[in-house]
This record gives sequence, C-alpha cells and structure tokens, in this order.
Amino acid sequence: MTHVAVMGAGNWGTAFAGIMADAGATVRMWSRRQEIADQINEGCNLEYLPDLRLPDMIRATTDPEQACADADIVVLAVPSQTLRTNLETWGSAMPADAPVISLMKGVELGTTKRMSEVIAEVGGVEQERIVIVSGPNLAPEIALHQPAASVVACADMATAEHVAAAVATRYFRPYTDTDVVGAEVCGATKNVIALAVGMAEGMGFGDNTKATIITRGLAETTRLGMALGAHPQTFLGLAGVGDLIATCMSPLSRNHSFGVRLGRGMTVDEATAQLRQTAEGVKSCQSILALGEHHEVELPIVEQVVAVVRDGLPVTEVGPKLMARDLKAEKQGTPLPN
Ligand SMILES: NC(=O)c1ccc[n+]([C@@H]2O[C@H](COP(=O)([O-])OP(=O)(O)OC[C@H]3O[C@@H](n4cnc5c(N)ncnc54)[C@H](O)[C@@H]3O)[C@@H](O)[C@H]2O)c1
Ligand SMILES: O=P(O)(O)OC[C@H](O)CO
Repeated sequence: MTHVAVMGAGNWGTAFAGIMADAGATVRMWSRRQEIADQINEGCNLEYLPDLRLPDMIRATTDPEQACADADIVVLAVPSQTLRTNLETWGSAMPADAPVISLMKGVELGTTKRMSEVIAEVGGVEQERIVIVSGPNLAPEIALHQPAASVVACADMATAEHVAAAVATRYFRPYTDTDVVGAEVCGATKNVIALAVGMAEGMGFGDNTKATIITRGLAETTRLGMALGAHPQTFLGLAGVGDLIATCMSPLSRNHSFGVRLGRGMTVDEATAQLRQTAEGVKSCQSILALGEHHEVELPIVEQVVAVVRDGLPVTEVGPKLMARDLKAEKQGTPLPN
C-alpha cells in the first residue's frame, strides 16, 4: 500500500488527500494548527471543506516528522509565498527519495522563482522527483467527487506515470506530461487573469469582455511560458485553457471572487479581510510581471492587475488603458503550436 504525506491541510490539501485515499493510499496530513488536525482525525475538516467526509485512512498531525515518516509520495499544499519558510521549518522531515508533488500555483515574490525551483533549492529535491499537478481543479467540486482531470508533469516521464497511477480515481483523471515549466506558468498566471476577469464582472461588464480578457490572457501566458522554455501545446491543455476557464468563470474561485470585490470598489485590504482565503494572484501578479520584464515579454493584463493591487490604480482605469494600446496583429509575438 502507498503511504502519502500531505503537507498543508487547507482546501486543496484536504481535497487532494481525499483523492489519494480514494485511490487506495493511506494518508497522513500535516496541519499547522492542532484544531484542524483534531477535526481531520474526527473525519471532517470543518473550516475548509465541511461537506467532505474523510475516510479513516486519512490521519493528521502537527508534527512534520510524523507526517512524512515512511512516505512513498509527499504532496505540498501550502500558499506559494510561504513555501520557502515551510520547507525550512520541515527541514530533514522530508524523505530523501520519494516523489514530491507540488500543488501550488504561484511565483515567489522577490526571487521570481517557480515553486519547483523553490522546492529544488530549499528542499534539495532533484528535478526528476518534482511533480506538478495542475488543471481545472476547484477543491469544493473535487470534494463532491465531481469528475475532473489534471496534468501530472515531471521532467522524468516514469515518475509522472507512477504518480498519475497513484492519483487516478473514478472522479479524478490525470494526464502525464514532461512540461514542468509550462504547467507552472499556466497555473500561476491564470490566477492573475481570473483577478482581471473578476474585476470586469464586478464592474458590471458581460461575457464579451470576460472572453476577451481570457483569450488575450492566454496569449500573454503563452508568450511568457515560451520565453521560459515551455511547450506551446501545454497552454491549450488542461493546465492552460482548462484551468483558465474554470478559474476565470467560477464563483468558487478565490481569485475570481477577489477580483469581483475589487471591481465593486473594495480596496485590496477590504477584499482580503472579507475573503479570508488564499488568492494567489494578488501576490504572484507582481512576481510574474517581474519575470516578464526580465525576459522582455509584454504582459499587459498582468501589468494592469499589478497597477490595481499594488499601486492602487482605480479599477475603472484598467479597461480604457488596455483598449487604448497600439493596434497589432492578433498572433504577433504568440506563435501557434505545431
Ligand atoms: N483550493 C483550490 O481549489 C486549489 C486548486 C488547485 C491548486 N490550488 C493551489 O494550492 C495551493 C494551496 O491552496 P489551498 O486552497 O489549499 O490554500 P488554503 O489557504 O486553503 O490552505 C493553505 C494551507 O497552508 C497552511 N499554511 C502553512 N503555512 C502557512 C503560512 N505560513 N501562512 C498561511 N497558511 C499556511 C494553512 O494553514 C492551510 O492549511 C495554492 O497555491 C493554490 O493556488 C488550490
Ligand atoms: O480558488 P482559486 O482561484 O485559487 O483557484 C483554484 C484552482 O486553482 C482552480 O483550478
């Protein structure tokens, strides 16, 4: 039987622990807070996913050593901006040879590192062991066992196949890939595009506007990913278009909901206080823009989101700024996949 350690007991960590248990594994979760560990051990994570009944093979602890003991697979499910500190705290608890699944969708502020780069640097994990799971996977829907699929990407295809077999259930279908960079760029950037779509919705704009932001958001995501060496087809797959649609259109998305609040006139602090959940795009927009600047890639929508959340630009000025940009050919700077 496979033993899995899930480090992080929030929305996605808990739903993903459920997937792995349903796929036949025993799971030990690491929770920062004792009361959440206690709730999980009683069969329900009331704070994050009250509707998901957790089976007995999922146990929780606040001790990282206990969580990781004898783990065949480790799953990391913490906010992107705390991953570095979390890894430092866990230290030698992490096993030296097990595959490490990254569920995070963000880029580190300050360093502009992708999550796999942080895991390699701080956790000392080789690229062949780092596996990205990314796709249209809103945790509350997965918790209800609604069918969904995801990309399982690893530099080493054999490891991707091994992990895919370990996460496949009747409601969760993995597709393997080796494009780690592409999966990570898609996952992080779609959160920023969802903020922009949410802003538009909050201001009262309709589906033409939202579809325009999604499509041009895909164009800038593809440009950035390709500059970093990603495969162009990744952006048309589950981690790309799939997740972009789910996150930009769903009221369950924290990033979308955060954007809606900004569009209705709330400040970032007000929206943060009201949502009280991780909306990764609010921080990652800044590191993604910095990454774009470093690689000389134009990211106009990301740039406007940064202007709103970091610099306080009124949301009403975003649309006019984007619409007044120089006219260009649609495919300029965004090669199509072969
Ligand atoms: N929720 C989803 O539907 C979903 C789906 C796919 C990917 N993701 C990604 O997975 C990652 C985790 O998301 P989530 O939804 O589980 O987030 P969450 O906010 O629901 O949970 C985060 C967990 O990390 C813990 N944590 C550990 N150290 C922390 C610290 N220093 N500060 C704050 N929290 C700390 C929290 O206690 C909590 O248990 C994110 O990168 C997110 O983009 C989420
Ligand atoms: O709730 P969000 O906005 O973090 O999005 C959740 C997932 O990433 C959707 O796939």
